[in-house]
Amino acid sequence: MATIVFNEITKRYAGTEAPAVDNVSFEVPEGSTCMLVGTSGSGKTTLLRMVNRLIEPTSGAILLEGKNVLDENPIELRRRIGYVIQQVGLFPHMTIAENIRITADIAGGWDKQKINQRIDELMDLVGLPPSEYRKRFPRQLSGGQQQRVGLARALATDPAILLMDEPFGALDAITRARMQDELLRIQRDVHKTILFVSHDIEEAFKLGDQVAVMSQGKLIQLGTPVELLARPANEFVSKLVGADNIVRQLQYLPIDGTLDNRPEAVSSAHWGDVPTISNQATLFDALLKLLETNAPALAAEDPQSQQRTGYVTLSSINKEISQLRGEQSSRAESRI
Ligand SMILES: Nc1ncnc2c1ncn2[C@@H]1O[C@H](COP(=O)(O)OP(=O)(O)OP(=O)(O)O)[C@@H](O)[C@H]1O
Repeated sequence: MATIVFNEITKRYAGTEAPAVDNVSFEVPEGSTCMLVGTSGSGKTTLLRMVNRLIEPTSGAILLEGKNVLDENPIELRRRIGYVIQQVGLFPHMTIAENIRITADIAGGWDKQKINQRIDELMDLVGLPPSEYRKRFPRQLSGGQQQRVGLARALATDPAILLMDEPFGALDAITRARMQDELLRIQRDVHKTILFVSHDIEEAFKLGDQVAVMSQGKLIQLGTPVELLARPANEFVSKLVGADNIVRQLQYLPIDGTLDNRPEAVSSAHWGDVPTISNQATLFDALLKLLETNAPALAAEDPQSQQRTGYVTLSSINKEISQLRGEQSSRAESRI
């Protein structure tokens, strides 16, 4: 059970008044990705680094597999937890294979043949074919490729938990998107429990099963991207996640809230003819398909059973967005 449990965790640095992390409690379920977002200095890195004991908490507990990390040997603990940061820190005089091997060697318990096989597997996994890249040196790789080696190295001992602190922050937008896709693909295969600090809300929404929003050391809201967009806890979260950004709402909100059973746009004679769309699609997918097909409505279908669950039309999408905006502005008014 590689669940990470934060239990009333607080960190006060010596000589500072306000705590860097202030009584934070939440869980990252096994095999899921939790993104930590928030303004600069809100305590994200401090929280992350308390998991592998690079920083010690002032009070509270962090439990892994039900055990308090403070009861474990920090070196052993770090061998079981992958850690990826922005500054990859590869050894310049070692080849890529040797750079990956060194982590596996440190962790111990692997024979030579197994380690060699593992290096090849990892290089394939992060999209660096071993035949081409095994013998190269870090200076012969691009920044994005070095970042991939950093990820391969963190995965070398097959840790159940990965801590990632802005690992793609220094990459250009295209390489960053590629690395994010790579991580999603890897995660579909290997199901690590991932805690990931990001400054990029698009990245947080793309990668996160859950997003934890922090401000001034406190956990302000924890939720799925859809929950944060549809029901931000306060103005700060709303601004941070861009809850009033219509494009983002369309991109992330699922169509299941908009379904109409008998849209006027479809005459009863044409019920069977309208194009179909998965009922797990987003409003944006539906909008595109409505525009592309020029159809008055789309029939939403369960992809497994192929049963129709309702219809989406331009007016049902509009109604959903207007309703959300109405809810958000009345929430904002009630706070004034
Ligand atoms: N070693 C330290 N000693 C004293 N204060 C520290 C130390 N490290 C961090 N802090 C303070 O703790 C607070 C939280 O810092 P932290 O690095 O965890 O925030 P963050 O959310 O990761 O920030 P950023 O997004 O800018 O990286 C900040 O106010 C910071 O100045």
